[in-house]
Amino acid sequence: MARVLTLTLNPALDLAIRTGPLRLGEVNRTQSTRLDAAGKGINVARVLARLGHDVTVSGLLGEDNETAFVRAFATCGLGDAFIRIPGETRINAKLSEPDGRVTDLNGPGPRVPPAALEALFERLESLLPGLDAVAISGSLPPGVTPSMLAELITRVRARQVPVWLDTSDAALVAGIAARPTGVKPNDIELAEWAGHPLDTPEAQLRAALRLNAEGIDDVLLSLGAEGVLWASRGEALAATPPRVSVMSTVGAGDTLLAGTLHGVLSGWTRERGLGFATALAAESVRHIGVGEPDAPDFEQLLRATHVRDLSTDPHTGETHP
Ligand SMILES: Nc1ncnc2c1ncn2[C@@H]1O[C@H](COP(=O)(O)OP(=O)(O)OP(=O)(O)O)[C@@H](O)[C@H]1O
Ligand SMILES: O=P(O)(O)OC[C@@]1(O)O[C@H](CO)[C@@H](O)[C@@H]1O
Repeated sequence: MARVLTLTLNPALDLAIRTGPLRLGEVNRTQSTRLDAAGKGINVARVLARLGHDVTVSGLLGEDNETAFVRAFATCGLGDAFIRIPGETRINAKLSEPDGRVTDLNGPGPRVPPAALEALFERLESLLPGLDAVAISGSLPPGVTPSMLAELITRVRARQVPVWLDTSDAALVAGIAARPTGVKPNDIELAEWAGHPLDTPEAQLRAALRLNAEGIDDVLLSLGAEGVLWASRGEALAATPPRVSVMSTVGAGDTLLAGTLHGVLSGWTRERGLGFATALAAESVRHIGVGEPDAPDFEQLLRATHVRDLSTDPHTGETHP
């Protein structure tokens, strides 16, 4: 069991809505709705706790609607180190249609007062001793700049604690410049950093290896139903998930990151860890919420997940060390 801290600067109450095919501009009748305490780092924490790790969650939480979060932290056994800020945590709507299409409507989040950020930096310093890993996930709310995110990464690295980052846009660019241990972009997010589309496996591999060369040890590139590319210090693996029927992809990336971290923290080979994480992410898309390692058919999902080494795989058309 490892000690992990996840930081969610912009958590959310996820309103998951299942509908028939969406008719924009009309009245749509829903099949079900569900409201869950979420946000990327909290999702990562849920999975890691389920896998037996000692997990603390922190970040910035609106004090006016915290009840669902406090209850979820207690139910999942997560240590609550969130800094409270005035106002309400945002509500993000997630619309799932029968064909598996998911539409996310994500809010900006409440404005963060400077004093809350100072408190967060202080809280971080007190939490860092003894940690095995930190994951910083999600967007930045108003009042938190990309350079503040970079500073958080720098502080964690200064204590020799591995830090993984999953964010997008300017925050991803600034975060990468601060050299976290690992990053988990999807192909669109990595393309923004690269400055050009990454629409072939070769372009994706080149971009991931470039990040390795620039000092990011681990690049976990998620590619939706296509699977995952994991470039680690210049050596790349690719995983293909099993075919599953999709209900909601929300939280699949968080499940993938948590599963990968679980492998790293457990001292598994990278092949084993990536296979596990990919199978768990596939499990997650079959329902609303993060992946369930206790799913009765999880062994079958694992067996149907394929991991290959791209350094030796002739199909990539690449030769690299
Ligand atoms: N249809 C699918 N079938 C099987 N596995 C899937 C499917 N969609 C996603 N996955 C798995 O989940 C991982 C993460 O998905 P994706 O690339 O969509 O992440 P993301 O864009 O970070 O999503 P989010 O930010 O909503 O969590 C993929 O790399 C893949 O392993
Ligand atoms: O707006 P962000 O912070 O980029 O993403 C937030 C979010 O979409 O990410 C999670 C899924 O990964 C959801 O629980 C949450 O609503």
